[in-house]
Amino acid sequence: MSVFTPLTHDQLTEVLAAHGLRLAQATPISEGIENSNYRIDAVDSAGRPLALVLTLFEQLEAEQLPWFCEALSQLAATGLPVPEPRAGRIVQCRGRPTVLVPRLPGTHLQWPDDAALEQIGAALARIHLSPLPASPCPAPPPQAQLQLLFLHHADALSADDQAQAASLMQRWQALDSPPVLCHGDLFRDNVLFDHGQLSGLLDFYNAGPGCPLYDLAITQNDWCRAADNQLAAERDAILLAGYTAVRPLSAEQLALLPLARTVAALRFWLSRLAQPHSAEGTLGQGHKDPQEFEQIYRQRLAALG
Ligand SMILES: Nc1ncnc2c1ncn2[C@@H]1O[C@H](COP(=O)(O)OP(=O)(O)O)[C@@H](O)[C@H]1O
Ligand SMILES: N[C@@H](CCOP(=O)(O)O)C(=O)O
Repeated sequence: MSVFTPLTHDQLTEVLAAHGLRLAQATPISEGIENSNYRIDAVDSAGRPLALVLTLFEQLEAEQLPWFCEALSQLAATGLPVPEPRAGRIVQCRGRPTVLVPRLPGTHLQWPDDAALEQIGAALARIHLSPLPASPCPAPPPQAQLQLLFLHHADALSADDQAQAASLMQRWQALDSPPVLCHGDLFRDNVLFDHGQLSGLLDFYNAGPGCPLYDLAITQNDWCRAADNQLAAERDAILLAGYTAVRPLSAEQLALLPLARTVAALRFWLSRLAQPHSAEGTLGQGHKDPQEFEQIYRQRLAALG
């Protein structure tokens, strides 16, 4: 499970008390590789049970979080099933900021069916149509993350791969598009489905203003794979149909998706190469395989022709 900063029962009790809640039970969550998460059962002052998730942020600082809380509130106001932090309260614990969010129902889909693909396409389009918080994004937004990863970690690639990737990055960065709210990491393990209905869009902490095609490409690379990780054309067509029914794309925009998918794959190859080795005491997943995204990058690159 991924808990990088373990919290004791007393520490969890204190965080819950700061929210006016009593801790009933806490279980470390096994998924995720960025923050520490606990599944929490709590009781409010009226004795009502609450199902929550506690996130302790390993990288983001407390002063960066209000932007993400505002984005989540605005998304929730549009009716999307996002975990809006409780009353925007940020509580420090072990020197790190934490938030409490409602625990949304459902499970992650390993092999989404057509209806799920259509729903995720439509949900992503609705995110892209949601308002951006008025204040500037306090953390690198999705495409700046790609640039920073390339700047600091491209030397982990072979000289040929570096040159190829640099030329793709140049082609991609030359393109311009008005920024929209992007999720930045809409993988299957950040989405919940309950009885066939989309029930949770999670982990907006890589979100920011950016190019919707790049965000769509991140989503396609994970959701529209065949068993060998090649892009599955039928799955892709269904996800795109869901997306464009809500937010139409021009023929010119659609033609840019193969390039977008290649740079999006490069981003996750680099971020997985850049992952710190799990520290002693880390519970759970903690790490994801860079070779998986190396393969996806090479496949998407080959498909570019
Ligand atoms: N609000 C929530 N409701 C239900 N499950 C959640 C919620 N938040 C997180 N989870 C579970 O915890 C896992 C890890 O959360 P995530 O935000 O992806 O961690 P990380 O910040 O490390 O990326 C998710 O894959 C999901 O299974
Ligand atoms: N989705 C990314 C990295 C972040 O993963 P998460 O499970 O912590 O959301 C990847 O697969 O590399």
